[in-house]
Amino acid sequence: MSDEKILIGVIGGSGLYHLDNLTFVKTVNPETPWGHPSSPITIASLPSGAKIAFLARHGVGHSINPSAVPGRANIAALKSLGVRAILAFSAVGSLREEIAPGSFAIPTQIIDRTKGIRPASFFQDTNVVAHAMFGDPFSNKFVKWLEDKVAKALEKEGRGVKLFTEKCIVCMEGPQFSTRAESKMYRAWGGDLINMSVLPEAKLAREAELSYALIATATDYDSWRPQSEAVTAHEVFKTLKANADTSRFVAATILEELQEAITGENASTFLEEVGSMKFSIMPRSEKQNPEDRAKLAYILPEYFSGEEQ
Ligand SMILES: CSC[C@H]1O[C@H](OP(=O)(O)O)[C@H](O)[C@@H]1O
Ligand SMILES: Nc1ncnc2[nH]cnc12
Repeated sequence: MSDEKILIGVIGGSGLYHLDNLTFVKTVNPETPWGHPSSPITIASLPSGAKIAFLARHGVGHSINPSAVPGRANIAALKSLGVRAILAFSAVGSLREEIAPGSFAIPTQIIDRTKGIRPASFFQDTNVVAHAMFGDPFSNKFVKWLEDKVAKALEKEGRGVKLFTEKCIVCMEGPQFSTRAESKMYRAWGGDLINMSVLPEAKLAREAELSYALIATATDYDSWRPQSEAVTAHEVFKTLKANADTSRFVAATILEELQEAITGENASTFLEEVGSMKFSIMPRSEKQNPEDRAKLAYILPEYFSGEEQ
């Protein structure tokens, strides 16, 4: 591996297991203190020659269920390559009539309905305490930038895919889908979309000071519509391929500009998470364990690689 930093990470979800419309360079499989990522990471090059890193969240053969995705290894592995911004894709259910299957959405809020069985913090099982800011779970500036670029890319594609913005996504545990009662409850709570994987991914990206945004691709109406069948995996598969094709088109269209945005003169305002953990790590109340510090230095070298402070 050369020292060249790869600044953009793309995480593909159900149906999006590769970005084969970009030029393949190689695969890498970093071992992190939290183990290996879901699958070897593909390094691909953009027309300008800049490289991006692509990771299939459930493994290339979709063999990892949502509760078992190694979120910490995935985020840590991407950060170890130099990644600063993660563009994640996810197949989601729609909780709103207007968000028809085949639509794309960029959420700005999350409701957590995972069940505490997924390791959700790099600080878990260490004696270092940190409380990351998470009021805005996605990176505001990245999201705003993305809304405009994705809208233009969808227009360019010309298949009539609609884009919805400022939506709230519910992240449930799974692997079973929701009951009709739950689906209706999520609507009453203000949920617009539902998936099983935006958490803890978004939380871990925040702890690692990475910018993170999600492109949610609707595959079904979940189970809230009284006259319709409740969602099944079969239903989801019907839209998965078309959504994946459009996702690849969107990625290829916007990644070059994203590379420019995060290397250009306004990069520091764009990458607003850098430095954010400084005020989240609690001043030491107990002696920090050197092994914990070494582990945490893998994702936050600025705070943990030096002598204990
Ligand atoms: C195949 S339906 C349920 C499955 O699809 C979504 O995966 P991803 O977010 O990785 O695209 C959802 O979150 C569930 O994991
Ligand atoms: N209805 C649904 N519920 C949870 N995750 C999903 N992914 C795609 N559709 C979904």
